Amino acid sequence: MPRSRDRLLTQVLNVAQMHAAEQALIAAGTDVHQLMQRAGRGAGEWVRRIAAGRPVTVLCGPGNNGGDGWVIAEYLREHGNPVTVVVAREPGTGAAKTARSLYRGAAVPGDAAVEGEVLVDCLFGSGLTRGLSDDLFELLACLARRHPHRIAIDVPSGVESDSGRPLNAGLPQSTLTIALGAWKHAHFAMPACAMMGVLRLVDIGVNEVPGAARVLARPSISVPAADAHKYRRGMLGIVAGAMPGATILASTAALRAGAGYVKLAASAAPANAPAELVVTSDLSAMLADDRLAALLVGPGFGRGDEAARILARSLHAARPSVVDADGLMLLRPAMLSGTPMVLTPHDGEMAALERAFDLPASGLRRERALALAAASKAVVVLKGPDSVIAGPEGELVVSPRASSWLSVAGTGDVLAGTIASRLAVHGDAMRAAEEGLWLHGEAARIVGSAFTAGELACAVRAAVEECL
Ligand SMILES: NC(=O)C1=CN([C@@H]2O[C@H](COP(=O)(O)OP(=O)(O)OC[C@H]3O[C@@H](n4cnc5c(N)ncnc54)[C@H](OP(=O)(O)O)[C@@H]3O)[C@@H](O)[C@H]2O)[C@@H](O)CC1
Ligand SMILES: Nc1ncnc2c1ncn2[C@@H]1O[C@H](COP(=O)(O)OP(=O)(O)O)[C@@H](O)[C@H]1O
Ligand SMILES: [K+]
Repeated sequence: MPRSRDRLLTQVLNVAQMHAAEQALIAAGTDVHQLMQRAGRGAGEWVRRIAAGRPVTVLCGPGNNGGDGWVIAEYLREHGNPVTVVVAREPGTGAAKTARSLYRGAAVPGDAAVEGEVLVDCLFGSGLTRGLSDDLFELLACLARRHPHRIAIDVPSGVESDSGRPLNAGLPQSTLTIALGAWKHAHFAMPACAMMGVLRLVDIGVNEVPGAARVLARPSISVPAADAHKYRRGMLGIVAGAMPGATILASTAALRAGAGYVKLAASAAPANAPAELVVTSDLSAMLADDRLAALLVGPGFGRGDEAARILARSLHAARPSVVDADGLMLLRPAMLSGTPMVLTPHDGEMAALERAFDLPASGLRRERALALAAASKAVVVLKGPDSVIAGPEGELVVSPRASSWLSVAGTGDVLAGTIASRLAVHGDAMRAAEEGLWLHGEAARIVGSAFTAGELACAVRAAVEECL
C-alpha cells in the first residue's frame, strides 16, 4: 500500500462526510453492492482469523450494517468456518437484500438462545437514529452473554457514530471493533471508545474528504542538524510560580523532548531541580533574550494577582508559548499577542476558558475545543481520556486512547513540558501539540503501569527515539 493511502486512512469522518465519500465513490463508478462486498469481505477476513474455525454467530439488522453481516457470513461459509445468521430484522435496503440473497448458509429468526464462540454485531452501524427497542436490546445483550468474543462491525450497535454517546444503558463490551471505510468519531470519543476493545480499519477505497479530522499518529522527529548548537536547537524558558514541583516535572520532560537549552525563571533555585536546568532569577532578562524560542507559563503558578501580572508580562514578550494549568485560569483575551500558542486545558480549565472567552460550555468536546481555538487563535489540546487537538483554522486531531495510568497528578505538567520543548525546536504550534501528545501517550506505554509523573517525564526520551 502506498504511503499516501496510509495517511488517508487516518481520517475521521462524521456520518454526513462518510455519506458524501460514499456518494463520490458511487459517482466514480463503484456501486453500493461492490462497496458492501469490499467492506464485508475485508471485515470477514478479520473475523475468520479470530474465529479460527470456532462457530460464529452474525446478528443482522435491517440496514446496510446488516448487509455487511450477510457478506461476512457468506465469506466465513465459503472459507469453511461454521456460521449462523440471527435475523433480527429482514434487510430493508437494496444492497442488504442482495447480500442476503447471496448467502447460502444457515439463518434463524431473532433467537437469543444461539450459542457460539464469536458474535459479530451487525445490528446497526452509522445509521442508528435512536436507542434500541427493548426486544432488540435484549437480543443483543443475550447473544453477547453467550459469546466470549464480540466483534462490532463499524460501530457497536446502540452507539451514536458522531458523538460516541450510547443511546441505551448497559450495551455490551466488544473485544474488537472493525471500522469500515474510515474511522468515525465514536471510535475515539468517550464513553464509546472504552466499549470497543481493539480497533481495526478496513479500507474500501474512500478518498480524502476535505476538512476531515485526523487520528493522532506517530510524528516524525528529525535529529539535530550536523552543525546544531544548543541555542539553535531551541531555547525554552519556563516561568516558575509559587509551587515549583510542577515546573520541575515540566522541565524534566522538556529536557528530554528535543530543546537544546531549558531555562527556568524562578526567584530561587528549587531544591530538586535537575542539574541540566539553568535557573535564573531575572525574568525580564530571560524574556528579552533574542535566543528564547518558546515559553511555558502556568504549571504551579498560583492564581493570585501577582501570578496574573507575571502571566501578562510573559505573554507580552510575544514568543511562541504554551499556557497550562493555573495560567489557563488566569488567561484573558487581552493577553493574546497573535504569536503561536498552545493551550492545554483539562475539562475544568476548559470551562474557565470558556467563561473568559465568552463561549458556551456546551456541545461535544471536539466542538468546544474548535470554538476556543477559533476565538483565541491558539491551538487547543483538550486533555482527558479522549484528548483532542483543535487548531484555529478548524484543524482537528483526535487521540487514540492512551494508558489510563496517566490519570495521576503531574502528568499534565509532563505533557506541557513536552509540547513546549517541541515548540522551542520548530515554533509550529499545531505540530508541537501533536508531537507532545503522542510522545506523552507513548511514554506512558513505555513505562507501563502504576508510574509516577516523574517516571513518565524520564520516559519521554525513549518515546522520542521511536520517532527518529
Ligand atoms: N458508507 C459506506 O460507504 C458504506 C457503509 N456500509 C455500512 O452501512 C452502514 C450504514 O448503513 P445504514 O445507513 O443503512 O445504517 P444502519 O446502521 O445499518 O441501519 C440504519 C437503518 O435502521 C433504522 N434504524 C436506525 N436506528 C434504529 C433503531 N434504533 N431501531 C430500529 N431501526 C433503526 C434506520 O431507518 P429509520 O427507521 O431511522 O428510518 C435505517 O433504515 C455502516 O455502518 C456500514 O456498516 C458498508 O456496507 C459499505 C459502505
Ligand atoms: N483515563 C485516562 N486515560 C488516558 N489519559 C488520561 C486519563 N486521565 C488523564 N489522562 C491524561 O493525563 C494528563 C492529566 O493531565 P492533568 O489533568 O493536567 O493532570 P495534572 O494537573 O495533575 O498534571 C492529560 O494529558 C490527560 O490526557
Ligand atoms: K454494528
